[in-house]
Amino acid sequence: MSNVIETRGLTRRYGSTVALHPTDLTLEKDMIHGLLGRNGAGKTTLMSIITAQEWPSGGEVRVFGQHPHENEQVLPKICFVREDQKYPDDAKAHHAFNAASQAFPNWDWELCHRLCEDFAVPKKTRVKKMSRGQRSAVAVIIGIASRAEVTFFDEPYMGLDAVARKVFYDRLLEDYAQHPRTIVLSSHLIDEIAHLIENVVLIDRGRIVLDEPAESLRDRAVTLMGRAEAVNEITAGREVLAHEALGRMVRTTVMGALTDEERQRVRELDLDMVPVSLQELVVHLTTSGTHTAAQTTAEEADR
Ligand SMILES: Nc1ncnc2c1ncn2[C@@H]1O[C@H](COP(=O)(O)OP(=O)(O)OP(=O)(O)O)[C@@H](O)[C@H]1O
Repeated sequence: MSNVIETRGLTRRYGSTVALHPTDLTLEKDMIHGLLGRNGAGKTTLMSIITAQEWPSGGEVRVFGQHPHENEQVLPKICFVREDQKYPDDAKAHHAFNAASQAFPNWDWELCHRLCEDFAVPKKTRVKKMSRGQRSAVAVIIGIASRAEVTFFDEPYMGLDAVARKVFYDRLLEDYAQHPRTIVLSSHLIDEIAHLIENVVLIDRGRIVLDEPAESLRDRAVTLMGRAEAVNEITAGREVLAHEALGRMVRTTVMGALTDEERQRVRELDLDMVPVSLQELVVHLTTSGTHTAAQTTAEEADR
């Protein structure tokens, strides 16, 4: 196992707002990491510092073992794709692709052209005049075709419709399978990207609250469906994440894995059992407490 990104005690303050509390994070090489969290949790801040687009207030970050800021050896290996990407006023898509092809040594023109067809990117329109979805398409094409060793996607696909998002997920996964690299995806559409993510990093109010392989999260909670009395027999005394009644039937999600005996009883009671969805788990882990990072003051951080 080798780590491509490491942060130690990384912090970021904006005036009295603590966007990032001291953060220790290591991200494994050649893996798709999901960076999840509520609005204002600190995702963009963390990604901006790791990709050297912002300076930290304290602590340190290393990418490929080196400080990324103003580092010409490291920066060509990092691609950061974000929704609010700025382009020069008169730039058309091919200008943006040309610039990217010069910035990223692994750039693949053939892949870029194929993706332009897939997303139906209008080549003659200035990027500034494109629809939000078309601009997002330009950004994700750069993210995929750059084949950068470390690629961050900060919700650049939010403007894409459902069909185009599926194209993005499929093409990203296909290309990743052939050219493994480290990818960090940040998204609010958690269930949509759940099948892509191999490792889940959850950030809440500037703190990492979960950093775990997606596979092991399956045992964190379980959803049972069936007759109310039968479901209650298994779920009694457990922490309930979600509960839904549909006539005499219920659908209840509880924390913790079931024992072998409980699984046997689930079969006897003829209940349906499914692993918890990533979205349900994330919602549960990030809804305790209602204050936002903006309300967390620098004084609190010093305590
Ligand atoms: N330039 C800035 N000046 C002041 N405060 C900022 C700045 N950038 C971010 N913040 C604050 O830092 C906190 C974290 O913001 P950040 O953009 O990193 O969150 P996020 O998780 O990416 O949110 P979202 O999902 O809404 O994009 C927020 O409270 C935000 O208001």
